[in-house]
Amino acid sequence: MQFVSTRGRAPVLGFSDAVLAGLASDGGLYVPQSWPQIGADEIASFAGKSYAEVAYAIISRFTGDEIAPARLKQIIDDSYAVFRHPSVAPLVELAPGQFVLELFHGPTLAFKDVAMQFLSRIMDHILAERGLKATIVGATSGDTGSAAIEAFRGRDTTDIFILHPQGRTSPVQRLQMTTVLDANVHNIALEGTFDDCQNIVKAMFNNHGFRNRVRLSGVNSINWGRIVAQIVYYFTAGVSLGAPHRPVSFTVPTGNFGDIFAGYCAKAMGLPIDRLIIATNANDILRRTLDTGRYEMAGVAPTISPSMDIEISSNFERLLFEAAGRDAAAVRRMMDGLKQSGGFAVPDMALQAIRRDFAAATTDEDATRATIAQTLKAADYLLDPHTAVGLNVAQQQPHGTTPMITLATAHPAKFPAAVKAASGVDPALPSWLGDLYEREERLSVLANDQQAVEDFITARTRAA
Ligand SMILES: Cc1ncc(COP(=O)(O)O)c(C=O)c1O
Ligand SMILES: N[C@@H](CCOP(=O)(O)O)C(=O)O
Repeated sequence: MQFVSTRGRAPVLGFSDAVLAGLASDGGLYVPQSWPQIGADEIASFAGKSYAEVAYAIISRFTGDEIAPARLKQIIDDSYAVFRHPSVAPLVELAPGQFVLELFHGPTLAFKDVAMQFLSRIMDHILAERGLKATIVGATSGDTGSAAIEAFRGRDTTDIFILHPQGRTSPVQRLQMTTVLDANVHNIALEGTFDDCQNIVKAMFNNHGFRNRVRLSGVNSINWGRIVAQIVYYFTAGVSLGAPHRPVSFTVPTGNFGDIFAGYCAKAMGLPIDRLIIATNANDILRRTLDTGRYEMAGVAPTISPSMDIEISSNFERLLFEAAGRDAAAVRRMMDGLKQSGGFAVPDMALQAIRRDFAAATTDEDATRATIAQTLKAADYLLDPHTAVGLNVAQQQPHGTTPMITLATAHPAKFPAAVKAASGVDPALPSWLGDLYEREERLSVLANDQQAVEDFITARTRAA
């Protein structure tokens, strides 16, 4: 399996090199050259298989012969052994035809663990085989960072530098990152927004001298190694509800578009998905784009679902590439427009293709709080604010004939203040995080300045 850049000017790479590259050298994102197909019989055969077995069936389609089957199986088994639910990603029915897919049973209580546990092990394997060390960077609005730090802590092959927007994560999210004191972990609180963090990460990838000197790699969903692992739970959830014989629909709380793009990939590979619904909070650039055909930045507002406070939705570029018929020149034009004027028009043909596969809707702060309160009352189920955005949007949809699955992307205990204000319930952290507030913190505050971040990394990485 080979991977091509959405901007068409970077080398075509195999799986291992695409994972180590993170972002393509032309600034684009890697996507598979073609979509591997999983036939109806094979999808049906997933019923009754463990999560790790299904993960192997899907991920091995992308690794080809680059990773020996026994080694890949071991990496996948180890990745999902750390989850605290035997199904890894269980489905819960809240009302007839309305389900949530719980993706928060990993070590840091958010869906990011599902991919990050795999990514850290596969990267470690590739680097160790090549006798290399790498510098890992990531931008986070709270969840990617904690999952990445937990997954990469203590590894000899990597130093990890995570940029979070100072003061814009929940306290639990911050502490999950800053109380990890392993020598290879470095937390940067940036004076800016998540988009500023992500811009600096991308700019460091585009600074080829720096990139090569520190052997830069990334853990955001711009890295194909993240998306590939997120495709798996669409299949396991779909099969639990009758796929391939019955189509299913998904509503996905969306920010950087990685999670819902994994659903698009599952569909392209053969999973019968009826509707894919983008759920946004007040930062609704994606909903506006689907409505108007213009991607137009308007400024980020802080919300009670902070992990979705994002305006530069990186993986939307992967969708634009697909929807524009894999026309890399068209993608370059759109991305140039975004960089130069903060917006671009989606060409008509691409917009129509996007609207065929996706719908989008927004939930405001009051409706998010009301959804938390009502779901507790009606179903005795406590939602986190991100999942509440998703569920509210799912409930806004016309009643279809297919089951609707909302992705439950985080545990409510990550956002105790917002959950308590909405429901009166103070969600308890699990036992392994019980003393989180007492742990020692380590972080460095840096200005929103690429050079300052590069200097910080250069002084600390072991990969240079
Ligand atoms: C809890 C939670 N929900 C939803 C999202 C949005 O997911 P994505 O960025 O893949 O669209 C995030 C952040 O990515 C998150 O942390
Ligand atoms: N919400 C994310 C933002 C980064 O998303 P990613 O999936 O591209 O890593 C976070 O919690 O950090």
